[in-house]
Amino acid sequence: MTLSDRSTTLSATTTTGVAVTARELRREYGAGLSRVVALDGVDLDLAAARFTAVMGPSGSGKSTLLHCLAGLDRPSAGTVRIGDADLARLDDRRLTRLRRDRIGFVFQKFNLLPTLTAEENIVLPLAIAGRRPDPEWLRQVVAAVGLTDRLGHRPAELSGGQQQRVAVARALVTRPWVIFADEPTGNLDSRSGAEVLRLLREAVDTLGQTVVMVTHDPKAAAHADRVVFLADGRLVDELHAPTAGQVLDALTRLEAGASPVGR
Ligand SMILES: Nc1ncnc2c1ncn2[C@@H]1O[C@H](COP(=O)(O)OP(=O)(O)OP(=O)(O)O)[C@@H](O)[C@H]1O
Repeated sequence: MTLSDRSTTLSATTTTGVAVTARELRREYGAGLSRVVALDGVDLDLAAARFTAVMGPSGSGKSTLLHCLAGLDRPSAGTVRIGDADLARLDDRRLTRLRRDRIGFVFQKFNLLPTLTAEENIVLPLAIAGRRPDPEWLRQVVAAVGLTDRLGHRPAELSGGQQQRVAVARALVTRPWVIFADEPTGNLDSRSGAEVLRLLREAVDTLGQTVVMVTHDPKAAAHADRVVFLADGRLVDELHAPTAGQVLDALTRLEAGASPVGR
């Protein structure tokens, strides 16, 4: 069972084909001597219905970028647009509603509620929004992530890979404009990780889902259509449809402090 029999295409406003836009994005933490510039003027357009990976050395600003793009953190300066929403113009209540209704999240640590069953976790975003699940869509999502016979289990009764598949189903169930994934395979063995990446890839290919993923793993990034590289809070390189080897080469150059060459 796949998601491919679903004809609806998901995305933010796509007349431009762009789902998320960042302009002159800055995020500073602290002040004075302890000031850290985590993002130092990032301009980025993320295409709708594409899978984008964000990579870079430790501390380069990947998580900060993801959090600012997803409305989990407010930038110090600059703008983020998701579809036709300018996040800076939304007060906290509207921003919370946009995150709840329009954005799906997958985190490294799964972030499932331990007292709820797999099914209750999957439909939680809808329940919070006071929306009823579309039974047919729910059935397809659950089947696609391979959890049909695990719906009554609580997270502690599921493997890490199964828990992350619950989290992917929870992200898909609202048909969000964008799914943001922060190290979604970071806590998984390679087989479970590959399964989660396959699911995200399938959501992009068959639903037109937009996915943005932070990862340290070149093999994970090679599932993406585009990989953007950060160093010291700036975008410094990118690859399209890369192999894991090309991603590793680019990352190695960055970690060695070299500028990109050869493409
Ligand atoms: N809440 C915070 N307060 C102060 N500094 C912060 C805070 N969050 C992040 N930073 C700093 O901002 C910079 C970017 O951090 P960020 O977590 O975005 O990097 P990253 O590329 O995701 O790192 P990693 O790969 O190690 O997870 C780092 O120097 C970090 O120490």
